Amino acid sequence: MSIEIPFTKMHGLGNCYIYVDLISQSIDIPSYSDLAVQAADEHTGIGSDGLILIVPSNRADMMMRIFNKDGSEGKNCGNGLRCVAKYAYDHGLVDQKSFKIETLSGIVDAEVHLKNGQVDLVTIDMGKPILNRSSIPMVGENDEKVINEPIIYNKQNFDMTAVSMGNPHGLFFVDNIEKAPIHELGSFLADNHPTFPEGLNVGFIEKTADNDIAYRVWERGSGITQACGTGACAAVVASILTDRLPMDQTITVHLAGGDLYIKWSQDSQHVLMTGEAKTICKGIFYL
Ligand SMILES: N[C@H](CCC[C@H](N)C(=O)O)C(=O)O
Repeated sequence: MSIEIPFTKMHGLGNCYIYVDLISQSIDIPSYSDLAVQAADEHTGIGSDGLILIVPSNRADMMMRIFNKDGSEGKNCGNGLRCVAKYAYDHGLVDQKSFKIETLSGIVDAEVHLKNGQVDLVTIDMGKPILNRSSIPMVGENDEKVINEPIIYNKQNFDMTAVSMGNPHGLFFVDNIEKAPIHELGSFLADNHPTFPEGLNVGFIEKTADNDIAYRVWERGSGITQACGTGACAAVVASILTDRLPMDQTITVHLAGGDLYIKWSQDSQHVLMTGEAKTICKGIFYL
């Protein structure tokens, strides 16, 4: 007997997930990881970059749990947080435009911005980036920041800067984003490299103007996606750490699926991310 699972498919700049609301409904799902793999399959499932569950929290208005396409559980998801915020407002899970969402890496502040009464853009305060090596986590001697550290691939050195937004990101600066070695370095580093015990989201950055960067990503557990919200935040932090961008300025991050607006605040040290969140469709998934 199959289990009927009502879902909403949403995306943030093309980074799409299957959202299951476990606040408004109670469903006995044997394995969230297995559901993520089955639902994400574009041939035998719905097709997505993974699964996001909206579950009760006793520390915030709700909790977001995110599972990648391979069933691994992520600790944060920027595009997912914006979509959870839109879903929560649209479905009356909250009665304010500002509220709190718990993730496995902490609690964030969310604010939805309305246009003609509908959620248009969403701002998430992503908190402080985590920069010391052991907290990325990344294997190595010192527990300092990881800035322009050479990664050897195919006998070549690639300088990497590491930033955690609650999930691990390795960032590489390139002169031409369209020629970035995404497949080579992404598949080499993302899911089972000994230097990164929890895997790595692998991002590439090209500075395109004073307060603009282009960013592409190979995500841990999902491969190349159209956008990565935590990755875009990490890309702005890495660009500031390497003196390519200024703090306290709103940076436009051009991703394959569209633009995010991100600022790393000097005073609070928090990273603020603003961008779209869209509903694609609703349905019933038969597990
Ligand atoms: N693959 C990521 C989770 C999804 C992050 C990304 N989709 C975002 O919008 O931040 C990880 O395992 O850390």
